[in-house]
Amino acid sequence: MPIMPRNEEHLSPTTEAIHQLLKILCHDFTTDLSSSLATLPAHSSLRFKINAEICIHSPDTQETEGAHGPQIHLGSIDLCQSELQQYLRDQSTGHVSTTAVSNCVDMESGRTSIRCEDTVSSIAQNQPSNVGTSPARTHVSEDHLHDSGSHLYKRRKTTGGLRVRQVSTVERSDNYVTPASTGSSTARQLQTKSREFPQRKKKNDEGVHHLQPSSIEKFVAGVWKQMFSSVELTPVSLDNPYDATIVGSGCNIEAFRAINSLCLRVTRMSRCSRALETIIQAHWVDCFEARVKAIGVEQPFLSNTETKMAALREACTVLQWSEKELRNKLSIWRGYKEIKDAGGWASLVFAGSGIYRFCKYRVGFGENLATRLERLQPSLEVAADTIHPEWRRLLSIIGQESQILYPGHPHDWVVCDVGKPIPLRSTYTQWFPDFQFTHLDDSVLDQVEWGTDDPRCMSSTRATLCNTCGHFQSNNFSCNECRCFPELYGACKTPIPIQVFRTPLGKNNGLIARCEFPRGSAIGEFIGLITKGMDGTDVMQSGDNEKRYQIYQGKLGNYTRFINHSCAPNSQFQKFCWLGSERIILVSRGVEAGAEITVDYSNEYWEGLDKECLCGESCCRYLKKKAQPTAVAISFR
Ligand SMILES: C[S@@+](CC[C@H](N)C(=O)[O-])C[C@H]1O[C@@H](n2cnc3c(N)ncnc32)[C@H](O)[C@@H]1O
Repeated sequence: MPIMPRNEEHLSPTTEAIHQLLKILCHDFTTDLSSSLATLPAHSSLRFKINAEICIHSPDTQETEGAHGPQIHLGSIDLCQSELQQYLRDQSTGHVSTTAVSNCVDMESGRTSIRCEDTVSSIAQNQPSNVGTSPARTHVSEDHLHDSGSHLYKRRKTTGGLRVRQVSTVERSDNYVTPASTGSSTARQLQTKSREFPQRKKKNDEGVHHLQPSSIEKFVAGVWKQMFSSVELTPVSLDNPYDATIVGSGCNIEAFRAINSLCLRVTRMSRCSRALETIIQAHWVDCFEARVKAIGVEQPFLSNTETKMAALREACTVLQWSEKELRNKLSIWRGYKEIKDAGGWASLVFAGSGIYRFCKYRVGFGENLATRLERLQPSLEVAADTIHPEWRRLLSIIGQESQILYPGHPHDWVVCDVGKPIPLRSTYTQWFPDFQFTHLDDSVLDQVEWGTDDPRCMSSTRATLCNTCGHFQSNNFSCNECRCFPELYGACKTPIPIQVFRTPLGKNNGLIARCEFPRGSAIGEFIGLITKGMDGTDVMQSGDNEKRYQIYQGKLGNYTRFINHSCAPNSQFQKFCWLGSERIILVSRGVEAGAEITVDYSNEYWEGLDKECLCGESCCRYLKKKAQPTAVAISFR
């Protein structure tokens, strides 16, 4: 919103102060910038940061001096384009290149712009910056900087935690790290895009008809969702009852915390009871059918219907329901049993609350459901055993407790479309007989190469303002205001819904999405050994000209190690800064549940690989290479 008052004569003191502040911000500092830049050598990653500082004003002088207060980061401009740098240098020497001007104006959506983060607009509106909302940025375009009388502040529309920039091919090639620029020619290097986040899809649904997921899809999605949630299946008691007296007249923070923790306990309790209820009811159907058979043997003169009615009557005397009521319930409980028979107990334990409606209306029930669940059963058990090892204990209530089949880490098992899951290590022993993979939650520093100097640290201080949204970052999620990638940083974490799977096309293992990853959401951080100087092996190359580093994942890291290439990928690697440390994030471009997650490894990677691409896309760029007997040639140190 424009906030420069037009009529300067009737300004309130507050508005006048704001007006002064804006005038300072409108100052044309291109001359200062140009001459400063002229003293520096050309560099591919220069950035002009605009900070403001609150100083303690001495009453004796007009100038500020003495103690310095906190700094506010107002924004920054990328000077990484060589044309822009040249243009500014030319300015300081009085030489103006018209091509450079047009280039630099064209670079970002038609304009090169300076970002003034929320801080500015918040000060201007005399209100605190948005906490907990999506970041909004005010952009001041370069041509407006030369025109201090114009309305300067245009708020860009934001669609979520991330804002995508249109990046020109010139900028993109600067951000890409090529083997030549790193001095290494043989390492096969994965690439990141440094600031080009995939934009969340705009919703424009008017008049558009979408196919809705079928009830089977919804049911299966609900099971996976619960599986990868923080659901607790050990019965919770309410020993520590809620102290209603602390609420007082209003809901202060303590009272609010108390009701939140009560709510959490009750929700956990009810989820656990819901799981128990469905498994007991499915088991009841098994027992009922066995009882019908037994009555048939005891009283062979009864018809089938009569034996069933006899068993129902026996049940009703204990349950204290009418026969009609029990028959109605029985039809739903039969649904639970069918799901259990096809998908195993895990599919029932982790079914969401939608299971009741699904079994009541039975839309999509039948062979399709049974085939689908039978194929999913082993994958569901891998997730249940590794993420919720306590789940099988629930079955002891109905005498069905069993041993954990898939112990260990969720990614120690490779799930298959047909057949049982196989141990991860066995999928590599043909190349590496003693293969072991160490699962890491955080990258580890190769101290032989780096000592204690983590090359990912972008400054000596742990910067706490997000480079992307400008909001405050903290590992303590009650203080964190940065809403970029909450799946990974500064929020409650739940397991990421992916599994390592056996690819059908000969690429060995790959990553399968168990739930949808909307465009722009994080799938994971690229975790591994932070090292340097590795050759002839797969590494992620990162850092800048001053500090190049590699992330090696061959035998240690996380699931991003298993992501395959596609010439039409559904995700990409992206740089992001968390608490002053550079991270590489796998960001979704829109991944559907059940799809293989893929990235584009880049030309640089494929140049170092004597192999044919098996992505199977019609636009495949690496098909013509010499085919190998097997697609897997992963080399490790
Ligand atoms: C980082 S690993 C990915 C996981 C790998 N599939 C595995 O089972 O360990 C990279 C290797 O996977 C294989 N790969 C990945 N994408 C491929 C593709 N589109 N076509 C053929 N092989 C591929 C290649 O052998 C490549 O060197």
